Amino acid sequence: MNHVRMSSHTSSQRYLSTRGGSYGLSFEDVVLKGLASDGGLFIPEEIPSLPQDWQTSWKGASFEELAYNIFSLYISQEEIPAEDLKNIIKESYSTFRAPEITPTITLDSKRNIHLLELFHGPTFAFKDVALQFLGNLFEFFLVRRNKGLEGRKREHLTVIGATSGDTGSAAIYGLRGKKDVSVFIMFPQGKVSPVQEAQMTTVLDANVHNVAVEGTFDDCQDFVKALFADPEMNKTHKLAAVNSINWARILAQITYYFASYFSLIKSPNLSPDTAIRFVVPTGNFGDILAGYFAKRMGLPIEKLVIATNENDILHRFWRTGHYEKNEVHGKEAEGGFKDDGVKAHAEGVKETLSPAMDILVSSNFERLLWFLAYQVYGEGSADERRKKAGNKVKAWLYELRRKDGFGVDRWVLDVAQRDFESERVSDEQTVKTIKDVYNWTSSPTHKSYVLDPHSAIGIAATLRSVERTPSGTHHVSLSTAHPAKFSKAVDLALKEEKEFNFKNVLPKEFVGLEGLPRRVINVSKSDGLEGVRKIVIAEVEKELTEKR
Ligand SMILES: Cc1ncc(COP(=O)(O)O)c(C=O)c1O
Ligand SMILES: N[C@@H](CCOP(=O)(O)O)C(=O)O
Repeated sequence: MNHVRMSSHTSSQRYLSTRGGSYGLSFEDVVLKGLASDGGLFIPEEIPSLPQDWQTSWKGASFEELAYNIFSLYISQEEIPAEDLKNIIKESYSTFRAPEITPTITLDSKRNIHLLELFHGPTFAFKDVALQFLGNLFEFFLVRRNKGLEGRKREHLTVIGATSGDTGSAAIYGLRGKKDVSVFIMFPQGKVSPVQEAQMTTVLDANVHNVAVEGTFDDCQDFVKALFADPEMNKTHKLAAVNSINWARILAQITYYFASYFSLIKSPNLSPDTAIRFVVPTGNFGDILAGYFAKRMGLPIEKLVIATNENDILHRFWRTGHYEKNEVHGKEAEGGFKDDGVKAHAEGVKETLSPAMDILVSSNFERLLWFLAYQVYGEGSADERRKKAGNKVKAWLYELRRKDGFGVDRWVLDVAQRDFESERVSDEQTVKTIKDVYNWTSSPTHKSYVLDPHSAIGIAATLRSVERTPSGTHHVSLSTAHPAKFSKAVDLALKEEKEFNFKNVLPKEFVGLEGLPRRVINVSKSDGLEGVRKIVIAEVEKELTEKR
């Protein structure tokens, strides 16, 4: 570590559930529980502010130092001593291929468009930033809890996750071979890319279990939530989450917004007052929620731009105030304003060229709803307001379950629109953007830039935002995955380009991957949740018996 000053906070941050059922929990509690017992998501009681001198004292910090500074605003030193936290962070980012961990590069200096590359971790997706950290965090807590214990007395974590492709492999790489942890990853059969499927199923460590579910990502996510809500399962197993329902996932992602900011303001034509927008390809709302926390902590982000694919529930919410799984035309929101003609797609999730974002209901949106409610329905003491916010979230989610949607009143939407804008990008526009960027970055001295389809959605949304913002505005678009993971969209966009050969974008780690032996358990529609439950119970028992 270099001379940069690090913050050292000892005050304890407490956590609560978005549905009001749990209060006063510690960081360790919420990381190991994943989901609150009332079905809600954990959030910190307060969003911490940055130290007054952060702009100077954090400037020049490495990624690891920034992570430490940020995490220690949320984790007290009594819970994780400073040296241990620094070691966990160091270990987590030692697996990355880029020295800056998440470099920010300039894609178009005239239009001030930058790309925050988040795919330099072991599985070539942004999830590694959080899941390398979470894997080491689980290990740290378990080693501490199991000290001196043997056999069945040792605490054993049963990690359950749902993936549309990237979380699965990042979680597996973060947890493979770890002691006292079994990991079960459910993915929608046939709906993840071939490389993503190979990345997951070729990991043969005894503690890794891939479960291919006949259904959609939302079905997998529902199974995860149902298992967490199952009292029997909770009696016999200590369940833990790797999806972004786990608070540590969001926390770890805050770092790169700061890293990108500091990387940008190094440039002489940027001042600390330059308007900076972050544009985020969005599905489960985890990545952009980390940006929201960064903004609320005090990072000067002018706006966060949500970029969805054709599964556009979030985009429709920001236009209409309705969070509806299906078509909302003609409806009015609670406050009496009409939708603006945004077209919803037909029922259910749509398969697109950006499969990792094929999500109908975004789990982390619940966390934002809590903060919106807290801001809007703000009377009484902080505790009374927290209770009110929890009740409001519960009521909205009840409507979502009962009627497949709910509307918020005008004030809530106004507050949401203060921090966020949204864009919806079609498959056609995604392909066109990959092609356009490939051509506009081509030069005799540089290789053309190849975007993956999710990152292309971010750039397509960025280009629209550039059109409506003053010319000095800088846009940082998050590049969430390596293009080699999504050959279908990349091929479609670039197969006609003379110089393009897909082999040239293939990292050596992917060569031959698809031919390796695999292990996967299939679950049919008729097996359903009960089938998954049986698999989890049987496989954990087998692991424990074989090991001891
Ligand atoms: C490549 C890629 N881009 C974007 C997203 C969307 O991120 P989030 O779900 O955090 O909104 C995902 C998956 O979640 C992803 O795997
Ligand atoms: N796109 C994700 C879906 C799961 O989202 P998460 O961020 O909540 O884990 C994936 O790749 O699996």
